[in-house]
Order: sequence, then C-alpha cells, then structure tokens
Amino acid sequence: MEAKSTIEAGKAVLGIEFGSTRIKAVLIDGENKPIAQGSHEWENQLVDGLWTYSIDAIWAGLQDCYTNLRADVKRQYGTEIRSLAAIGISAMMHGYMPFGADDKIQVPFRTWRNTNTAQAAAELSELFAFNIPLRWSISHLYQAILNGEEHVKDIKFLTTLAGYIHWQLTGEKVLGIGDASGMLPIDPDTKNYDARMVEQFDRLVAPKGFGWRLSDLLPRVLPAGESAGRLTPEGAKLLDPSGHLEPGTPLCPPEGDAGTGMTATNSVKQRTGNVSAGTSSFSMLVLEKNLSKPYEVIDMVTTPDGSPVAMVHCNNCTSDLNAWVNLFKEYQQLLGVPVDMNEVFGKLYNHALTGDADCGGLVAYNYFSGEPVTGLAEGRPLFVRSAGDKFSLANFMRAHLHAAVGVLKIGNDILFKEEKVAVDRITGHGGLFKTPGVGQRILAAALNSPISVMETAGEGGAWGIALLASFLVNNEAHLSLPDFLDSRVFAGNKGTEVAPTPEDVAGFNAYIENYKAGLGIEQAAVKWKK
Ligand SMILES: Nc1ncnc2c1ncn2[C@@H]1O[C@H](COP(=O)(O)OP(=O)(O)O)[C@@H](O)[C@H]1O
Ligand SMILES: O=C(CO)[C@@H](O)[C@@H](O)COP(=O)(O)O
Repeated sequence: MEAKSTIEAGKAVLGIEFGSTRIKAVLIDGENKPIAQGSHEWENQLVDGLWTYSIDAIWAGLQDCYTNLRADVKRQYGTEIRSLAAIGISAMMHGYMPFGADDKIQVPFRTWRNTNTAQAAAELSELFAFNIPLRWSISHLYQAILNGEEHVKDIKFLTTLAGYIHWQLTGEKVLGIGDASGMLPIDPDTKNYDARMVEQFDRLVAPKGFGWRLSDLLPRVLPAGESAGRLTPEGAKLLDPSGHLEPGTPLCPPEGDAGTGMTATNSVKQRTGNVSAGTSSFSMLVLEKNLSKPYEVIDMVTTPDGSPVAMVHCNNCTSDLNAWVNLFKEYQQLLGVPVDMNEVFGKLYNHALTGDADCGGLVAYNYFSGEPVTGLAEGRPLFVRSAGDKFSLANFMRAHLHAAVGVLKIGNDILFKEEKVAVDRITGHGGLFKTPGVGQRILAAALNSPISVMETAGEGGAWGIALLASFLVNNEAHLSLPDFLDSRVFAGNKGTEVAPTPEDVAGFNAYIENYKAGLGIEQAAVKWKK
C-alpha cells in the first residue's frame, strides 16, 4: 500500500520517543518502514540543584513534535492523520515522577541525570545484594525518604516519563518490562518486580508508617506484545490539540530508550548488543548467562520481552562535544560564513580521524554532570594537555570523541575481559553516529569490536517504539519479538559494519591509560572549581 493510502486507511503506526535533547516522532507503514517524521528540541533545566523538565515543557514538546509530524504528512502526502493502527510511547528511563491523590506531580520530575542519590543507591545495593544505580527510580524514592521529604507519605503512583505520558493518554498505569527494570529490578522468572526486594524495601521503610506498600505505588509490568490500553478522547486531544486524531487506537506497553534501542537495532536476542550514544551513552549486551557477581558499574535491565541485559551507562557523551562544536560554529559566524550544523559536525569529526590514534597525548573529560562509573559525584568538563603533547585541531577533536566513549570502554572491559561475555554483533545508534563512519570507528576502537550502524541510526528510539507498537497489532502469526524483528522488520539487514584497526585499538588503549591516570585532575577540578 502507498504511504498516503496507509495513512488514510488508519493503518500507520506511530512511535514517539522523549530523548534528552529531542522528542522524536516516527510514522511507519505496514512493512515497518518510516514514512513521516516530526521532532521538537528541548533541554533539561538545573532547578534547585536537580536536573528536570517541567510538566508544561513535556506537553508543549509532545504537541509540537506531533504538529511537526502532521506538517510532514501534509507536505509529503497532502493528507491528515485521523486514525492510527497503534501508538507507542518511549522515553529516557528511571528518575522520579511521584503523583499524589489529585494525580498531580508532587515534586519536579527528577531525571536520570541526577546524582544526588548516592546514599540511597549504596544502601539499597547492599540490602538487595544487587547493584542499584543512582538513577534507578527506587534510589530516588529511598533518597527522598532519607531526606525526610514531606510528600513521600502522600505518594499514590510512581512512574517514569514514558509511563506518565502513557497513563495520561490511556488512563492505564502500566509499564513495559524494560522500563520497569530501571525502576526496580525484575525477576527474570516471574517477569515482574523482584518480590524479595519489594518485601525487603517494605520492611526497611515500615518504621516510617507511610501507609503504602511499594507494590501499591509502582506501575503494572507488561512485556512487549501485550495490550496496554487505548487512546482516550482526552488523550487524543493531549496528543493532537488540532482535534483531527480520533480516540480508540491501541497502545503498546510504554518502554524506555534502552528497550527501544535494542528493538531498533535488532538486538533483543542473546549474543547481540547495542550502544546508544547521544546526550548519554550506554551499551547493552543480551546475556547468555548471569554475571558471576554484581558490579557497581554494570546495570542489569531487560529486553522488552524480559531477557537479562548487562548495561554500562555513562551520564556524559555528546554535551561537551556539542559545546566545542558550537565554539567553532561561533568562529565561523564571526568570519561571516553561513553555518550548516551537520557540515560543522561532519568537517570536525572527519578531520579528527586524521589525528594521531592516541590523540597525541591530549585528554578530555566530558563530565557535564557526575559520572558514577568513574566515581565522580559531580562533573567539570575539562581538557588537559602537557606542553610537549601534539596539540592540533585533529588531535583536539579526536581526544573529545575518545572522551565521549571513554567511560563506556572502562565499563565494557569488565564485561569482555573479566566476565568473558560473548557477542556476535554490536550495533550503534543515536546522534553520535549521524556523521557517517566517525563515531562508529571510534567506538569500534574503544570496544575492540566490529560496530554496525543502520540507516535509521539517528532516529532509532522512535522507530524502535513504533516497531513495538507494530508488534502489538501486526503480529497475526504470533511470532516471538526476536522472530518478528528478524522476519518482518530486518530481513537480513545488518547495517554497515566497521571493524577496528590494530592501530586505532592500540591508540585508544594508550588514550584510556592517560585518561585513567589523570582522573585525579578531574576530581581536583570538581573540588576547586565552584
Ligand atoms: N551531523 C551530526 N554529526 C554528528 N553528531 C551529530 C550530528 N547532528 C547531531 N549530532 C549529535 O547528536 C546528539 C543528539 O543525539 P540523540 O541521540 O538524538 O540524543 P538524545 O536522545 O540524548 O536527545 C547531539 O547532541 C549532537 O551531539
Ligand atoms: O538512563 C538511561 C538508560 O539506562 C537513559 O534513559 C538516559 O541515559 C537518557 O538517554 P539519552 O541520552 O536521552 O539517549
């Protein structure tokens, strides 16, 4: 069916993902191919020392993104979206969105980026004998309890950003299993929150007498393929204030951007892996067997169909690169040369590849915020060199590209070298890969592994959640998610692969030794630069 007829017949499927810097919408056809797109740029705010997005910014952003998609549909096909076959909502994971009896958020949304939860995360990790990262929702909840915050006793519902949007659109308090695994660990056998940990938590906070139990607060867990409610009339208006969109569309379980990244890269099967590289970076390897022990730097999540995944998560990836690229943009403007940002990125990133493989001794720490993997509670973006280092533009840019995936390398060394995790394929996606071939080659050197990139790399997450929505309504053959992706979506398409060269790997290793040796400089910067 032609794209226009698909849209007019109400057979198109919509995926929306709330990324840290961009809300993206992708419309796909019956063959799961993108046919229209929309987006909205936004930024987190540091309010009273905590990273947040306001509720108004969330809805204004969603509506602008959808309006943008409608405009794209009008421009390309001269038609309007009136009904859809399915919708999926995805977003940045974790964080803290507690709601009270009036269904209003009780404190500003605390995002994944906050590192104020160290005490809670450490105590819970010990209690559960399981690594509980700082950004997990349970850490935020317990930190609020440790802080004696007034609102905690009145919480009625605690969810993630995707869970919140989904609830407002459908009235359903549910969450996809992957996103749920970033609130509280999931038991792979029951495919539900880990009952032992739920009980331990209830016992831990019982003396406070809050009058709720943890299971009263959390969204119901759903695996991919389960029905998760329908778009209500109020929900339709929230999404499309122009009033064209009809209610009634089924929604798939809302997922986190980890699960949608796995889906968009066909990496939900054992021995597959993927790396998301945008504002943050995170690698996700689907495990064949459990790790031998918990590691503070390895986060355990699940695929959208509930298989265990080992994640290395780094809070900082492209923000510092953007800061430098913007500086060069300003210089270009000063010279009176018109600016095309893709060109600025493309020129600087490709030039970086002409630098030395070890960046000539230059080192960068891209820590806009704290970085749990390297033990930094706060961050100060930092560039360091000695007078004798080879200071050139190429080495400078390369040092920052290496920094963007440096922490990822440190964490993955544990998985590959100590745990001997085996993967057949790792696929990269996210904004870092938008300049073809560069982020891919740097990541291949960092992980000492071939890296594949698909054409959809830049919009991966929104496409991923659209695929999960399609899996809900277009899976007449009742295939498993991996089989559906293999046969109905990817059909042998593995993207373009780049293998690491020995010289790049040796260079990256030399860089990372300088990086690790200099971490004290970053610690000193945090201490002294207020
Ligand atoms: N042409 C380009 N080449 C390389 N990187 C790019 C290009 N355009 C945008 N980017 C990077 O993509 C990042 C956004 O990536 P994305 O995965 O969409 O992030 P998020 O989900 O965190 O919002 C930008 O911050 C920028 O660094
Ligand atoms: O924390 C996680 C995954 O565990 C992400 O949701 C978070 O880093 C946000 O990702 P983006 O930088 O928006 O791609």
